[in-house]
Amino acid sequence: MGVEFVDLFNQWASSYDDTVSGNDPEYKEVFEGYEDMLELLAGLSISPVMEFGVGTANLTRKMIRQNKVVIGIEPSSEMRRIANLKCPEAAMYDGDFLNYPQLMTPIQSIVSSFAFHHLTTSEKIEAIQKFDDKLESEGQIIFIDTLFKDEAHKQALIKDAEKSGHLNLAQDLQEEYYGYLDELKEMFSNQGFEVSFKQMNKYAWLIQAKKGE
Ligand SMILES: C[S@@+](CC[C@H](N)C(=O)[O-])C[C@H]1O[C@@H](n2cnc3c(N)ncnc32)[C@H](O)[C@@H]1O
Repeated sequence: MGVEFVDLFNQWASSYDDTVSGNDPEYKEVFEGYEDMLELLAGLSISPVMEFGVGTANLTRKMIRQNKVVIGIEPSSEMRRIANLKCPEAAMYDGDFLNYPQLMTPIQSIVSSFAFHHLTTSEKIEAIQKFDDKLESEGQIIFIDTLFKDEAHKQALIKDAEKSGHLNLAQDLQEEYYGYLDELKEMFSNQGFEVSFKQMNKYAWLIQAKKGE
């Protein structure tokens, strides 16, 4: 469930860090300011943190350097292998947004970068319900991900990508489950979270959802 992209991530793992550092022209704008965005997210997180879709542990490492306890969840074995090499201090587990080991650690922050869009709408709703159960009172969900302001914005971004010859990106924007701002706002609000959004680059947004007392 929600892990249909894992084969792709196993293959992408060895060159993933090249892509996020801007070396892939198709995805340069998607990852524009990547390190700064992750640094901001890391700084907002409160320990102990649970991180989903850790990839090659770029965000994980930043939180560990801030002396935070991080429990990482990642479904791709190749991504996990690299993450363990780059960040042996974090506890990494096989799992995904919906299925993961139930640990006793009280979680203050649930974080994720560039991964929540792998879930369909109903899976996102289910994941948010589970996060609510998992988080301590006043805990926070803090995500960075591509999202669309609305349908017109989605179509404009797809057209833009096509015009630039970025056909893989255009296909991703069409086929992956990037959320719409209002839809995500409703999902978090319905679960009782106070949510805010901040645009970080042409594609990526910071999503902060705070649980009540
Ligand atoms: C674009 S990468 C982002 C990696 C890292 N968080 C970063 O910011 O560079 C997406 C990651 O999400 C993982 N992923 C895919 N489906 C997932 C799911 N259903 N639950 C959790 N993680 C998932 C992938 O294996 C991959 O490591």
